[in-house]
Amino acid sequence: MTAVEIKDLTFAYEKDIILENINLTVEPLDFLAIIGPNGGGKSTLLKLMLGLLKPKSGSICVFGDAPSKQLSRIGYVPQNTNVNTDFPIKVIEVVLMGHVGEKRPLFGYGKDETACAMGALSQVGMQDFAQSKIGDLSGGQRQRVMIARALCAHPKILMLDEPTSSIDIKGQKEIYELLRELNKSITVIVVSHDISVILEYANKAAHINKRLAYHDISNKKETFHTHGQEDHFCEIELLQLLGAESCDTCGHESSTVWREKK
Ligand SMILES: Nc1ncnc2c1ncn2[C@@H]1O[C@H](COP(=O)(O)OP(=O)(O)OP(=O)(O)O)[C@@H](O)[C@H]1O
Repeated sequence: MTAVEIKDLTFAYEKDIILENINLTVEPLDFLAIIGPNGGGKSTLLKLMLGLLKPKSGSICVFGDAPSKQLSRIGYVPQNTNVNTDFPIKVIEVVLMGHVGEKRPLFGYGKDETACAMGALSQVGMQDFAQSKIGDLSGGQRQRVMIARALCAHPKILMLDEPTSSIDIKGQKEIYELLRELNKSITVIVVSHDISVILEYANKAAHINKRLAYHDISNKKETFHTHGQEDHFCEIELLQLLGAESCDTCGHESSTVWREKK
């Protein structure tokens, strides 16, 4: 069964059409990158997949059902997760919040939930920080904790909105390596501005700017290449697909070296 199936979807907040005639299929264990310009509708599409917004027309199914009926199978890491870093809350407590609707925090969490939260922290390599204050962590570590929180409910799909914004380059790579690892058992959908990084990890890319241009990029050797010694990533094929003539940043002065598929 397909993980996400979107057919002829159109969406408007008020009168302005934000997404038009979107068709998209996400198979289990795909790693889909949703890219595109500011205001193009990326976050809106994610919210539609989460059932937080309803299409104006067309349909959207998650594992063959309405998104709102499949929430337990979706892990969501929102954009700029708003954790008050001054608030003295521990990492384990943040992760436990991922047990939505299972037990009211007022009555505390049971052993099972705590064990599950610790398991999720191990999955993201943060088990040693369980008792640390969330405010004492780096941006990258904090994002790992947010991913652990989303993993608490054992989702089949993990959706992340700009997971590496405001994280340094090393931290960004670590997050994507983590997502690559998680992708062995979970479908991953990531909204990102960072084309060059995300395309290294994704097997599908959807470029959203009101309309959707979809690309299967699973064969990276044939899809993307680098130039010269500096391993500069060239997005020329993507630019061509989107209607641009050439890659401004690299020109064609240096020899082309195909990037091996990882
Ligand atoms: N709640 C809302 N009410 C009305 N308009 C909205 C609302 N949320 C977003 N929009 C508008 O919808 C359009 C798409 O926004 P969206 O956040 O989906 O884009 P995006 O591609 O995720 O942008 P960014 O990369 O800047 O996060 C924008 O023009 C935005 O102003």
